[in-house]
Amino acid sequence: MRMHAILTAAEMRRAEQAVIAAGIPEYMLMERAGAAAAEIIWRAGGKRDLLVLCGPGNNGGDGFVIARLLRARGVPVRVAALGESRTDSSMKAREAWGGPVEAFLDAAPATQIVDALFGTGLSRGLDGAIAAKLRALTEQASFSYAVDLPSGVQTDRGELLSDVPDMGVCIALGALKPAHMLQPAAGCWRRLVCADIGIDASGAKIHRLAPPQLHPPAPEAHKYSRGLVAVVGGEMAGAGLLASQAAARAGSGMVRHLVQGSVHLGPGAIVTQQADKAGDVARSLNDDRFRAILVGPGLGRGSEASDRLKAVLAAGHPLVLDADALVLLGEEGVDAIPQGSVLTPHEGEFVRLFGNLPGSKVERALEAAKRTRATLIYKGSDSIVASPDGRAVLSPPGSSWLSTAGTGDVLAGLVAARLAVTGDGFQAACEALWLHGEAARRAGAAFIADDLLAELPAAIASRL
Ligand SMILES: NC(=O)C1=CN([C@@H]2O[C@H](COP(=O)(O)OP(=O)(O)OC[C@H]3O[C@@H](n4cnc5c(N)ncnc54)[C@H](O)[C@@H]3O)[C@@H](O)[C@H]2O)[C@@H](O)CC1
Ligand SMILES: [K+]
Repeated sequence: MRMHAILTAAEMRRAEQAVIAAGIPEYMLMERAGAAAAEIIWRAGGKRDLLVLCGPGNNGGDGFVIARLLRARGVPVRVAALGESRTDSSMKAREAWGGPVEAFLDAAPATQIVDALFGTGLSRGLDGAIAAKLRALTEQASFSYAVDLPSGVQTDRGELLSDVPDMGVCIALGALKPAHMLQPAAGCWRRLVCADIGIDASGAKIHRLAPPQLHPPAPEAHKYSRGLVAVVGGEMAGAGLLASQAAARAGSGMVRHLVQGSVHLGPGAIVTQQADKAGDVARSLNDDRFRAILVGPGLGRGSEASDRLKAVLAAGHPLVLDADALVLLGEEGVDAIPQGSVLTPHEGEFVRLFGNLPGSKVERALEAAKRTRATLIYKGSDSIVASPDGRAVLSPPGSSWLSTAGTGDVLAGLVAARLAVTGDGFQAACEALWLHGEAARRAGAAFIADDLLAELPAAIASRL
């Protein structure tokens, strides 16, 4: 499966410059972009009447190319512009269109609308009257398309700098940009398409989460060779049990669930072991067959929990740190986190651990990974996997039904299992995040966290 590269606005400009330096004029790139977008619009909307809204820069230039090419296919096309075209290529594209250009604020509605006002060059929000007119025209249209990005979306951070209407299709040009994955921007369209225009994005450090290639156990595999996982629970056994079951179903050979107090019965496949005191935890973990230890779900936040966590940190095994473990580490300080761990904070836990870091969510995730020398899954509706070596993977918006208790425990269990199988924190985090999203997609609507467990075998089977 092809990994989709994600380029920031500056990286996109550099990639464009490299193509130009290799002898392809900028205007040819604009023609390619316009042709790719026109094809997508043609397939979706056919000969329905179309209004193209063009801004002053190269995004507007793309719009003029789209208008010209669809007119040539017999589509009734009108163009409305925000004043003059201000770049060489967009002036050329406007000249090639050669047809009438209406004033943007006076434009009448159409069945199809193309937003080619601003793309990666957006530097501030749209003026109020312009944003209001764009919303009105979009809402009156049956088909709407954003060229590269909806106007008003900040390319690198995914913020909305002004009001952005819901678009039908967003046509990313050349490569995806962070805003195509980050919220709230990524919630501004129903469908995202990336048009290839011959930009070389092979050096990209950021990619879109791709379906993983998984493997069945080797013929000679046994439960220990497949990876022994421990889930160190605490006060609330349910969370640890969810995580244990996810770990057991996601490829590890065996899961031991260390519980506090009376032994909580779960599926027979999970080995539940009573470990009341930190010393019991330390003794249980003194086994070099462990390939991954998960601590956090249901751990608790009191002094006993803190002692249990310390026993886990001292055990020297690869760690997945989640939930209460992250809260406790927020008090201890991130220096206590062993290098090479995988951390799975949501927004609140992230801020407790790292404070209010500057920059986009991607930059914050990468900075946190660098500081801790750990892999991070910075969770949310736009989850990010960040590696200390600077790689990041961005997940497209998943099922909003995941916003229910226990789904984080399932994810943490998945990470532990994949860490035990692969021995690679970054790969484990990516595989787990994909499996989690896929299980949710298969579970449909109104599921509870336990339902995700039943979907895991099919999710895994689909990637073997
Ligand atoms: N980078 C590439 O490889 C390619 C880029 N292309 C297009 O070029 C776009 C980028 O073009 P530009 O850099 O010219 O930028 P835009 O066309 O996005 O914006 C043009 C200019 O508008 C002004 N502006 C920004 N925000 C404004 C606001 N809120 N109100 C009023 N004026 C504002 C700025 O001076 C900005 O430079 C891309 O999004 C894409 O559509 C394509 O033509 C082909 C290849
Ligand atoms: K646009």
